[in-house]
Amino acid sequence: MLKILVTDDIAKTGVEVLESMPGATVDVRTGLSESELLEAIADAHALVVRSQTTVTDKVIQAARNLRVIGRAGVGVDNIDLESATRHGVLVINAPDGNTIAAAEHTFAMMISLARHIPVANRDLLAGNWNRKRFVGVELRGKTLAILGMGRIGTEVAKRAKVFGMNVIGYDPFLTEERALSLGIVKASLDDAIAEADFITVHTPLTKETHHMIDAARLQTLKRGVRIVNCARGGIIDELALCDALRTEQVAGAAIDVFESEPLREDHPLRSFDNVILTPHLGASTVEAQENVAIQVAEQIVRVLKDEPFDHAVNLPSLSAEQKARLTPYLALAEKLGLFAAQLAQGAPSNIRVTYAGDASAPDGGYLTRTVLKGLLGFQYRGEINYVNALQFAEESGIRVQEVRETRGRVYTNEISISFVTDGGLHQLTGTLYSESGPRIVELDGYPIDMPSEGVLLFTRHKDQPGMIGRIGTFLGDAQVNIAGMQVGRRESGGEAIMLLAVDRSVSPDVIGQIASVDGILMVRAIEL
Ligand SMILES: NC(=O)c1ccc[n+]([C@@H]2O[C@H](COP(=O)([O-])OP(=O)(O)OC[C@H]3O[C@@H](n4cnc5c(N)ncnc54)[C@H](O)[C@@H]3O)[C@@H](O)[C@H]2O)c1
Ligand SMILES: O=C(O)[C@H](O)COP(=O)(O)O
Repeated sequence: MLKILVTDDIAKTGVEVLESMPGATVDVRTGLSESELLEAIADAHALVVRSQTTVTDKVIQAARNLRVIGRAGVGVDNIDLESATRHGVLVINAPDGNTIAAAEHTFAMMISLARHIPVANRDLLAGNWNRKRFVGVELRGKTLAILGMGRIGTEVAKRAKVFGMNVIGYDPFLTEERALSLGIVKASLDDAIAEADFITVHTPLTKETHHMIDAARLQTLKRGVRIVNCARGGIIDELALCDALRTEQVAGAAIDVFESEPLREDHPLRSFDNVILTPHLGASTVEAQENVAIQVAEQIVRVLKDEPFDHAVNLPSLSAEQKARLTPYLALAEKLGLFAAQLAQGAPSNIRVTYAGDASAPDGGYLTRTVLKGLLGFQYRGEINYVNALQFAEESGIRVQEVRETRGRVYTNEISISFVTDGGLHQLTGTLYSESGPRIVELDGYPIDMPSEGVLLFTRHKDQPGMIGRIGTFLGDAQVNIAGMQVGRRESGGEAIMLLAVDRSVSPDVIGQIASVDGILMVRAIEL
């Protein structure tokens, strides 16, 4: 039975999607302490969180069966991605389900700030009628700097244009064309903020964006600027912002996210009339919560069922077209990796994977990850998967090289693996026949043609009379039926190879008997 642990409040509809998975139990336990989380995660196969659960290295290490962490939302800064990747745990998120909610919240904050709505409301409820005290400013004609022009930044820009604002966008990935099509100006960070009346941040929190607006930058801003943060606490230096509010360098701020959440009771940000604070509500709409919960739940189910999934955070993303083209090659790549693992004697130190012809299109490294999953996963008992294969190889000092060639040497598509072990250099090539699927077509330099499935027996031996007969006799005596055979040699009397497809596993005893035949140089049983 698979266990799916949900540790933050997600919409019921998402939980229902998880519950509909046959063979899975769903355990919803919110508000856990660290020790309770460590206990609950120990036997879980999937974990679903929002921003409240902090998924540390310790939590990931405690999770013996964990395959996937799903974030019902965008930001994954509460998840130790490096640790997840190292432990082969896939992290997925729901990147677009709350975009509109967050953009609308940003706008609500900006308008509330411009028109003093929260403080005027408080004042009126206290029994006052102060019309003069709350004169605001219009958005029309003002300059808005948007830092981070991704999904939310873009939706904020569209709304700002409708309000008649001049919008300047800063984002390393913003092109002139896209800026033009949105009717905004693209600028550097310092140019974007220099003339802004309003600034809103919409980047993730990373090493680069941490304190992107710090004390020094706050001093370069136009006096009386208003600042909104509905992205992540820590992008703006909170204490420096408080100083700038005190000196009235900043006329107001609207903050939804904080360096430490929940915001502590005595935090200085709580003391300003011109500061609007909301408790991380950007994504808190009925619609957004349903979207992200359903989206993440559907992907979790797909991951657990070994079906193709979207929105992986710690794997490269592929287009639908790339995925469709890649799918048949994945089977070939994994079989080649498995074959290589059983051919090798000892761990490989140098692996080169060559993609040729139709197999050579860019694939975000998925095929090499798959080869490594087969090769290293076999040798290291399945601890290796797509997520950690490259990292594992790197940490183990295994050099992995990818080569792409426009044409195959013989076939329209070829994947070749060569690797060095203590036992020497090995090389094998596979291809994908449209009618008969993955096939092995070259082994240690000898051309062959064998389906890459079932049980195979591979020998390298001296090319001398009687070898095939003697091997056949051992197999016959052990009741192992031969289904197919390929032989090859370079010159008469030199070295030869034989690859047999057999109907069932060959025992170590029989392998030992074959190995003892005079003239046998190497024998391997390979199960694919
Ligand atoms: N308050 C909330 O409840 C709430 C809701 C949803 C999202 N968010 C947060 O909002 C942020 C944006 O979300 P999104 O969905 O638009 O993400 P996104 O990935 O679509 O956009 C982020 C953009 O930031 C840009 N960026 C990254 N580093 C940058 C840098 N150093 N300088 C400038 N730009 C940089 C990226 O190029 C990208 O275009 C995230 O931090 C997310 O966690 C908060
Ligand atoms: O990154 C996000 O998606 C938002 O910050 C929402 O966080 P939440 O799911 O905790 O509301």
